Amino acid sequence: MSVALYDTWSRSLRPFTPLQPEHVGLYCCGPTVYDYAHIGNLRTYVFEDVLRRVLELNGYRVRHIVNITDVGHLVSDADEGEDKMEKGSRRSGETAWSIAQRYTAAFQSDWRALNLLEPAEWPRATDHIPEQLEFIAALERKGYTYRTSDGIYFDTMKQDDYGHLARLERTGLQAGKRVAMGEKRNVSDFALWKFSPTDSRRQMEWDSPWGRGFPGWHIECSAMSAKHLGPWFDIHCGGEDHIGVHHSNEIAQTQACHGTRLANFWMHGHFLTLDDKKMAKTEGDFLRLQTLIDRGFDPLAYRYLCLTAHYRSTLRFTEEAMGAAQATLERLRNTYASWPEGGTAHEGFVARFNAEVNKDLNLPRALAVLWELSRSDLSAATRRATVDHFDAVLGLRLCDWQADSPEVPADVVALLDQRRKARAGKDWALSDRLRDALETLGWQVEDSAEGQRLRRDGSAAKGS
Ligand SMILES: Nc1ncnc2c1ncn2[C@@H]1O[C@H](COP(=O)(O)OP(=O)(O)OP(=O)(O)O)[C@@H](O)[C@H]1O
Ligand SMILES: [Zn+2]
Repeated sequence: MSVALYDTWSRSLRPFTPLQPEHVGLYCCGPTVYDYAHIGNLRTYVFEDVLRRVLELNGYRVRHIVNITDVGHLVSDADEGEDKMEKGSRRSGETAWSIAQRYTAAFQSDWRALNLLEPAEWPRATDHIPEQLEFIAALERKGYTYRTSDGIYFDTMKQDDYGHLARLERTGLQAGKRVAMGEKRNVSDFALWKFSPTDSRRQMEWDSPWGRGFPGWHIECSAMSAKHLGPWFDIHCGGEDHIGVHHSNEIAQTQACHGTRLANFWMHGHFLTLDDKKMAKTEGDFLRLQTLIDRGFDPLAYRYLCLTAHYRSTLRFTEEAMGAAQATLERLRNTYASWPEGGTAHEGFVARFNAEVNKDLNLPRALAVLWELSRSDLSAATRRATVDHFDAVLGLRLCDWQADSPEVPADVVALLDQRRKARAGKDWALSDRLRDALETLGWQVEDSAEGQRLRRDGSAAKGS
């Protein structure tokens, strides 16, 4: 089998070959833990999880690193404004340290609810201050830095190909007339170390050879990826918003320090949008995974929704699309659960599925193969064994969906969906009427933290 992946660096689909046989180093920019993650952020992590699963399907052992940004990510990409952590602290009255702890735990809980595979490490920026200081010192020794009254900056004009990842034009990078430059020499220069204000103390600050302060955002990823994967590894991922600034700057630093562009492949997930705008924490009304759960959706239905769009196309979120994903997942679970174990995966379908996922993670096409299999006249046991193979990539936990009852008919699924919507809208009277209707058809419904659980009269409950 061979895998082809779209590389943002070359703007092309390239056959994937690991730098070391059978091993893949994968670094994914993690969350800034000043608030809950929104489902846009989580879309990017689902894409990265699918990438990892596809690599594992091809026999690679993946060392997956996801950092936790708990200091230094400023409100503005131009290195102005506040640190998001300190801002979060003032908003809630909690310390920046306890905010970081709380939102890291919340993020990891979303991670597990979406059945994302556990990374090898979750390195935190605040646990890697010595590595970042050493990195900045090396850049200083090589002549890439300069000092202003508020920090130590990287001089991007020292590199001929600065911004190649984003195809930035050098002319566009010269000191803009309208961009607030402060004392920066070039508009694209960025902070490596920021000094604490002289008149007040920050909650997160450290001594350094240049003065007390805190690291800039980009340096953490260059320093932590080098520590955990080495300065030249296989794949670096993030959302498409990182191409222009964060990843361009990671590359500039690492090229200056180690002479590499960090990763052989650069891959970027496209946005999830709401009302045609990028979902963003700064937009205020973002949706969390918990919001979806409170509205009666299963987190894995959100995962299913992500799989229906290619990672390099925008996914427009709507409640209707989410409802359709939930209904489809329920249909898949119930159909799967009605098939007996003991079969052998069908080679032809396995080969077709693998070919789709190996072609730059074409999950929408891979799902089409799954539904074709489901409707095929292959034996039910064969279909089940084949879907088990698919689910190693899809990550929908289908085999946890134990059935001890026959397939749930479509009208029951439809009633269940209406009842979920009624409950989300707090229409308890309608919810009760729908429960009665289900009972008339011979199905008991119970409400649990994971949603409605369905039971055929006289059998054990199953989730829905
Ligand atoms: N709407 C979105 N759709 C898909 N991925 C996104 C979206 N917004 C951010 N991401 C990605 O989510 C990951 C985590 O981002 P991070 O926590 O740094 O976001 P943030 O900058 O704090 O939040 P925001 O951009 O929402 O204000 C990154 O890979 C980022 O590119
Ligand atoms: Zn990063």
